[in-house]
Amino acid sequence: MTAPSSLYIGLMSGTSLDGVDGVLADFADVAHSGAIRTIAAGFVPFDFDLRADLMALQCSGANEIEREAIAANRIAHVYSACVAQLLPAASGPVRAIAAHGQTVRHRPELGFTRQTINPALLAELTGIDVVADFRSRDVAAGGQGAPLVPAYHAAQFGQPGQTRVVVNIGGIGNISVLHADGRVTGFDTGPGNVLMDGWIARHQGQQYDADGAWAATGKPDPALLAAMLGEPYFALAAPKSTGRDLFHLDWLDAMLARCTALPAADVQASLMQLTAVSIARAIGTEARQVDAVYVCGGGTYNGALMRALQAEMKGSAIVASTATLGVAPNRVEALAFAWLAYRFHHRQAGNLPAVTGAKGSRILGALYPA
Ligand SMILES: Nc1ncnc2c1ncn2[C@@H]1O[C@H](COP(=O)(O)OP(=O)(O)OP(=O)(O)O)[C@@H](O)[C@H]1O
Ligand SMILES: CC(=O)N[C@H]1[C@@H]2OC[C@@H](O2)[C@@H](O)[C@@H]1O[C@H](C)C(=O)O
Repeated sequence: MTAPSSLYIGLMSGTSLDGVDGVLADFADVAHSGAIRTIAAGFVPFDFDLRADLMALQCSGANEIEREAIAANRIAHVYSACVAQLLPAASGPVRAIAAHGQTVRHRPELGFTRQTINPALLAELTGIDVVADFRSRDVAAGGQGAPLVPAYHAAQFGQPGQTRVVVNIGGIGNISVLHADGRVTGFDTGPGNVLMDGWIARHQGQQYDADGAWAATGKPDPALLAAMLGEPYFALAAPKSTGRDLFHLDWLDAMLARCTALPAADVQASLMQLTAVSIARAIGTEARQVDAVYVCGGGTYNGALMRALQAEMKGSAIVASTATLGVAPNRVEALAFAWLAYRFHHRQAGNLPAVTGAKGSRILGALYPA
């Protein structure tokens, strides 16, 4: 009998709602050396209509069940297009596709989190096993269901004797603190790019602030920054996770209403500062001494934000991208879900109870056979 394939595809569409990132990776050596070989990477953007429909599904509205089901089918088609980008690089059959889906609601306090996708349709379209719904089991065990990437960060980027922090700056920010003694802690820090994206879309019709160029023309406003940092989420003890459910433009508008009118560029600069300060403070609550901070996610490509974060770390730790450790910043999350699908097949736990607050370690995901 031939051994099962060690090739996995990981697909992740995050809170930025920009599209789906995909990787094809080989896990043949992971059990021996921990090494995961990335073979190919892809990206398929969401079209304007799908993005608008997904944005609308972030809050309650009429006929939600039908709208969500239709969006789930459309996402399966976008995911399938991303698989098609990756398959030409595969040397053999792919064992499984890890399909995260699109978070449209995250309410662990109510016992659910919803990642929209139709995994059955994706299995039908690709003829490949699909592993999906990675978060529900952790929530069922009393956890937040997020963040899940700290376990992967620890496996890939941990270095005994060093305290390393991995920061993902996507729509939402999250940290994984890989302590020198082997402990792993982590949580969502709050907004990453989501508010900056929303503000520039409103004022300049752009999807994001390339390199933070617009933010760099403004000045952070101390009163607005203080009002935003007063948001109770920032003071909550971990385990904690958040999303667009809390951090959206209505939240920002409520903060602005408490301040004197500001130039739009100063608001953008304040939002960038909020991301940098909230991440640096979060790191400070977890570790007194940090050797290095490695950043991944789209925020890594925002030079002004990276400089602001380095300044907030007060020079106590170098801030570099995960590319320094061999993984491109825009591939980390998709790889993490491919890794979770690998763990699913090997009946290994995917969550870290110390991070999510679950009652125990759990195997994450559900299988939709080809
Ligand atoms: N060149 C760039 N300059 C500034 N910002 C950028 C650049 N490239 C990407 N970004 C930011 O990164 C975001 C996308 O990041 P990413 O794909 O990591 O988010 P996500 O995976 O959707 O979110 P999450 O990790 O919260 O689920 C964009 O919306 C944008 O704000
Ligand atoms: C519910 C949900 O989709 N959460 C995402 C989101 O995007 C970033 C942050 O908030 C993180 O908690 C999580 O994603 C990553 C991949 C995680 O689970 O680790």
